[in-house]
Parts: sequence; structure tokens; C-alpha cells
Amino acid sequence: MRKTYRRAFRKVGNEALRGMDLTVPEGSAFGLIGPNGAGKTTFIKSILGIVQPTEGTVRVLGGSPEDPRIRARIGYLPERLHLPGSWTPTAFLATVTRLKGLKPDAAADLRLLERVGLADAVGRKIGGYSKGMRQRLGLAAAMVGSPSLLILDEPTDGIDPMGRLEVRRILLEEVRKGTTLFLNSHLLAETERVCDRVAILADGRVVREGRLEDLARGEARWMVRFAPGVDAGALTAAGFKRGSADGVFHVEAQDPMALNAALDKARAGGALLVELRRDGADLESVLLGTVAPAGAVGVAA
Ligand SMILES: Nc1ncnc2c1ncn2[C@@H]1O[C@H](COP(=O)(O)OP(=O)(O)OP(=O)(O)O)[C@@H](O)[C@H]1O
Repeated sequence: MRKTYRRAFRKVGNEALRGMDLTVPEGSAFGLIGPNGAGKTTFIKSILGIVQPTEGTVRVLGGSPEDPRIRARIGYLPERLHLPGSWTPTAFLATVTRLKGLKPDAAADLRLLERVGLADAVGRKIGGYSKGMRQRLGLAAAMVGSPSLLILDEPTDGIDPMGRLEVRRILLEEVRKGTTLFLNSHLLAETERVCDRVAILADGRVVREGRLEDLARGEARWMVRFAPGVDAGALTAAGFKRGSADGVFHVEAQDPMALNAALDKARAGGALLVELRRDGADLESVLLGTVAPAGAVGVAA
């Protein structure tokens, strides 16, 4: 899919998506990451039918994003929320319910407000809400009618760490129920904790896509730290490679049996294990390793 924003009286448009090809498996928790201006919001808007692709097609939940029946099954939290300040949250959710073509359900709306942590603020006008409270209300609005697909653009923006934990819990609950989650967040730790698949978008193209485990966590490599005084020669003979710090070694093991066999060999040689963890990069290093940081010289993006 391509999207070029045309400007009036200009021959050359702004190419936001340049051959974007992405499939989000149903039931997955999918994270979209990438630098500013990569095209993330444009892509989200095209899934929602707000932006029309210049070339190519978008299929959502087996249909067209312009089909009202499909739209009714999508919950969306935009990056910039515009909320009516003089309304109460219940009036707001009632309107969202009506706009989605659903039957009014005041009890369900209250349950949603409780779920996002706004139970104590139900009687207050939205105008007096803090940024985090508005964001929570936006999340509740996105969840009205239990949509099959939740598209969230920076959902935890402005929410405090405890609130983030709650939001994460809610999102994971939704995914467990079978909802497909599409998350756009600059907070890579959030994406890492919630998503099972990730796509890295740069300059209007998907540059990497896959299971988070495969992208970020490395596959069969382990970091092992032994107590001081270890016999490095014996460990090397047992298949361990010396790491950069004292007592740190790396070992390849395809499964727990192979890992334990390697550790048994090390222990038989007198080595005392003090730390063991899977080798691999976090999402931030994966992103930085995939997309050249702004200002980097001589790195091809
Ligand atoms: N309405 C528009 N008219 C013209 N150009 C646009 C419009 N919306 C976005 N663009 C351009 O398209 C490109 C992609 O923008 P987009 O907002 O999709 O990126 P993004 O990945 O969401 O960025 P950010 O992380 O900063 O939110 C940018 O070059 C941007 O300037």
C-alpha cells in the first residue's frame, strides 16, 4: 500500500507510506514501532478508513474499513483526544455507544469506567479531568461494545506508572478474551510487555516484522555467570564462550536438556553458577539496530 499526501498547487506530494505490506494475525497483540514521521499514524488512519491509500487496499476483519459494520467492531483510541469538557463521562460513553450503532447500556458503561479506574470520577465533568484521566476515558470509549479489534495510539500517554500497570493489565485481559490489539507506542517497554508481535516501520516501509521473541530475545543463546576462580579453559572445552565481564560466559543451547547438559559439564569442572539469563536485545536495541538514529552518519536505513 502507498499513501502520498497531495498538497494543493504542488506537483510533488508527501510520501508517507511507500509500499507498506503488513498482515496482523487475528487474536494477536501487535505493536507498531518506528521513528517520528515513519508513517505509523498514517497507517492507523488507513486501517480506520480515515485516510484513503493512494495505491493498494486495506482489509480489516475480513472487510473494508469503510463498511459501517466493520467499523462498529473496531475500537480506536486516537493519539490526540478531543473530549467534550462540559460532559460527564457517562454522557460521553452513551454518545460513543450511539455513534457505534449499539444499544445504550448504562450499566456496561459504568463497568467500563470502573475498569479503567474512573469509578470515583463518574460524577465529575470531563473538563476537570487530568491528562491521565482523559486518557483512561479514551480507553473506555475505545472498549465500548467489546470490539474485536482495538487500535490504540499511545494509550498510556500521560498515565502514571501505577496507571500504566492497570492499563497493561486491561489490555492483556482483552487479548486473553480474543480481542486483536494493535498498539502504537513510543514507550517500547510497554510494547514489549503487552505485544507478542512487532513491526518496525521506517520511512513508510516495514523494515522488520515478527514475533517479539524472535526479534528481540535472541534464540538459543544464554548468558551464564560463574563465581570467581572459574577454570576458563575447562569451560571453553565444554562449549562456553568467554564474555566481556569477569566470570561471564555465553553458551548456545537449543532446549532445556542441552542447557542443563552444558551447565552440568561446567559444574563437573568445579564452576559455580551464580546467574543465568537468556541472551538477547531489548526492543530498544532492536529498533536502534534496525533504524539508523537521527544524525547518524554513513548508516544506510
Ligand atoms: N495530513 C498530512 N498532510 C501532509 N503530510 C502528512 C499528513 N499527515 C502526515 N504527513 C506526513 O507523512 C509522514 C508520516 O507521518 P505520520 O504522522 O504517519 O508518522 P508517525 O510515524 O505517526 O510519526 P510520529 O511518531 O511523529 O507520530 C510525515 O512525513 C508527515 O509529515
